[in-house]
Amino acid sequence: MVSWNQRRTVSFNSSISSFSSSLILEKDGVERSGKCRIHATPVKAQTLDELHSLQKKKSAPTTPIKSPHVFGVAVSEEERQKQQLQSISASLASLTRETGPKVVKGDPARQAETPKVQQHTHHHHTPALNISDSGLKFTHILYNLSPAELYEQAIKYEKGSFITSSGALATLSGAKTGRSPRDKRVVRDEITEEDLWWGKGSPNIEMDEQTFLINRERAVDYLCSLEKVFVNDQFLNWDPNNRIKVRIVSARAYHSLFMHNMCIRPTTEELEDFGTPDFTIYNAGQFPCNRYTHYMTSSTSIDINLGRREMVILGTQYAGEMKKGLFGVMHYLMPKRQILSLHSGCNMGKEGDVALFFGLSGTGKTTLSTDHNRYLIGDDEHCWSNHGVSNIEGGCYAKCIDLSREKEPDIWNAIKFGTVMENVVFEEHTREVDYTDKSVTENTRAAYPIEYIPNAKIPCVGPHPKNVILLACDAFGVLPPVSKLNLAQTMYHFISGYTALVAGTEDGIKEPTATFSACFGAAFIMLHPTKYAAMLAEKMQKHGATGWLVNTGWSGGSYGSGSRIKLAYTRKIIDSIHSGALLKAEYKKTEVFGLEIPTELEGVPSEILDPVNTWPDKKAHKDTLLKLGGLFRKNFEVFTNYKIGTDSNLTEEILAAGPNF
Ligand SMILES: Nc1ncnc2c1ncn2[C@@H]1O[C@H](COP(=O)(O)OP(=O)(O)OP(=O)(O)O)[C@@H](O)[C@H]1O
Ligand SMILES: O=C([O-])CC(=O)C(=O)O
Ligand SMILES: [Ca+2]
Ligand SMILES: [Mn+2]
Repeated sequence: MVSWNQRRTVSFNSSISSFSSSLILEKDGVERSGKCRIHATPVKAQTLDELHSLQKKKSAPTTPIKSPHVFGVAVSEEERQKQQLQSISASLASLTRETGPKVVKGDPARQAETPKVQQHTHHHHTPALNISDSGLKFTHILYNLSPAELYEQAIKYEKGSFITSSGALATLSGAKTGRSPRDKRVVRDEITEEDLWWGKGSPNIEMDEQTFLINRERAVDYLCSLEKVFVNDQFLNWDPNNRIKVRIVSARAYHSLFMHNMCIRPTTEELEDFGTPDFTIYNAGQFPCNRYTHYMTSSTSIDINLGRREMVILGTQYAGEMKKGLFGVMHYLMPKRQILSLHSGCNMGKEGDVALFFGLSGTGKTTLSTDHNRYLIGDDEHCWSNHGVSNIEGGCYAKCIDLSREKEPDIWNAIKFGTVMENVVFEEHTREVDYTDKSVTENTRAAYPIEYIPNAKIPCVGPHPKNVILLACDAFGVLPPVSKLNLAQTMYHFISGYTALVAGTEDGIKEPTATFSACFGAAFIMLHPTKYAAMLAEKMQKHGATGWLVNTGWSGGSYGSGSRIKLAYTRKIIDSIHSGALLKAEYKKTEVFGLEIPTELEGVPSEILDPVNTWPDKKAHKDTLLKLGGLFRKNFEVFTNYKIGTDSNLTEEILAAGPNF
């Protein structure tokens, strides 16, 4: 008969059979290996508290800390910590009380009592008898926490946070599962009055400085009323000469981890020298704005003040607001330095050939720039300077509705520990994500650091682009799968910024609606679209880049009768653009849009290259084509009075590059 002890020995042994010498536990608790006898060393702790204190060791930086210098004088570590807290306190200062909160680093749950440290208050002047309860409390700062620490915070304190079977952190963004462009406000002052695009068609809905300060105070008071806030100090833009320091103050671990993934992560050394941020976000998203406040039309407000270099978020927890809010800021700051900011993906071939992928939400920037055969520079936001391209961000934000391992393996594999998953549905017990489930929203997302993509190009910079690919998801099904564009056509389609998705499938809406969004990102641009267009034209001309229009949408009919072009075909099309093969193809011109389309392309059935072939009903095709042409024409009317750059010939050519019928 096999005794209990023997049986246990057997199973224990087999589970570690890969070890060279197996350990055998015997009744006396002494471990005996095959070769020698080891007596178990008693644990170096007298109490359980002591034992737990052994578990964590103080983390050491990877390279020795240099002692920071202020005006040439070495600063002690203690002094540096103090300066950092002072800077954070200043960020969180109430502008009416003119003092910052008392801040202290660390998780309040781990501190037994209120610290007796000196006050890190930030004084503009000594307030006269300005005592308030908020002045008596400490706000704990969770500063640049690691993903592991943020997971713990999220799971412990934020309802709706779970670890999925692949190790990602599943979260809920609350009532808002997408951006709220109608609730965006931009402060209109003497400077922005002149510089920015205002009025009809502009995404910049004005607010005045005073109202901004009211919302700022509301956000700051909310944040300071909390026991703890998260502070991220990070960078934007991989171009070292044009790097921007950003600080994000938020109330949720979800927001902190999202920005940790999406912005560029500083090294320990870079963090020591961080100093004062160039731009600060106050994310008080759980707290609404006050609808009695001037300019407010809902309980959500996303306010940008370029003069103060601040952004306030009230009444939405959708994390994309932070990412795209900062993108707006870059759309202002970069063109001032003659650098073009782009809502595009970007990748590079083994030979150094760079491609840009423009397109509105859901057209394929992330999907197509994530290409196993090429280096990923970035999936969504870039700069094009005189030195080439650079990614603004440090992470990717992929749509994950209907994500499949087979079609998008690199994105699938990036969804692991550290990745934030928004609004996905998972199986209760196994925590297996069901990517097809739209119960919370269709806009399910994964945010992961760019290095989670195996062939990411770090640092995320590259030479001047060779190909500029404009993506449109045409649910009307009349745009060809690929067309070669001349410069004027490229500019025409860039300014138009067309896509047509099918909105609200549940509502039974079968008719696609055309969306035109200038520069493929009208929601984020700050200047008039023609300013960006002129810069793009100048750069494409100078560097000899070729423009392409790729329809990632419908074929064989509009939404309802046709179907979406197979991703495998789109990938073949993109491959032939990258390889240069498509440039050498034979072309013919289409009706109405006057697009040059190839007659043959390796790996793609020739008949689908001209949409008319795929439509069973030729009259329906013609009607739809004319309908879309009309929509393009109507949309472009507002641009006909503008000059693009200094070249008046180009302006004429662009106007003539639209549909002709
Ligand atoms: N032929 C196709 N080409 C590209 N994408 C396709 C195609 N067919 C289906 N898709 C799907 O369309 C979606 C494209 O979304 P993607 O995340 O690339 O959008 P995006 O342009 O990056 O938008 P955003 O700016 O909102 O992040 C993916 O879910 C992808 O699987
Ligand atoms: O910002 C977002 O929510 C997602 C995105 O990338 C876009 O819409 O362009
Ligand atoms: Ca994307
Ligand atoms: Mn985007």
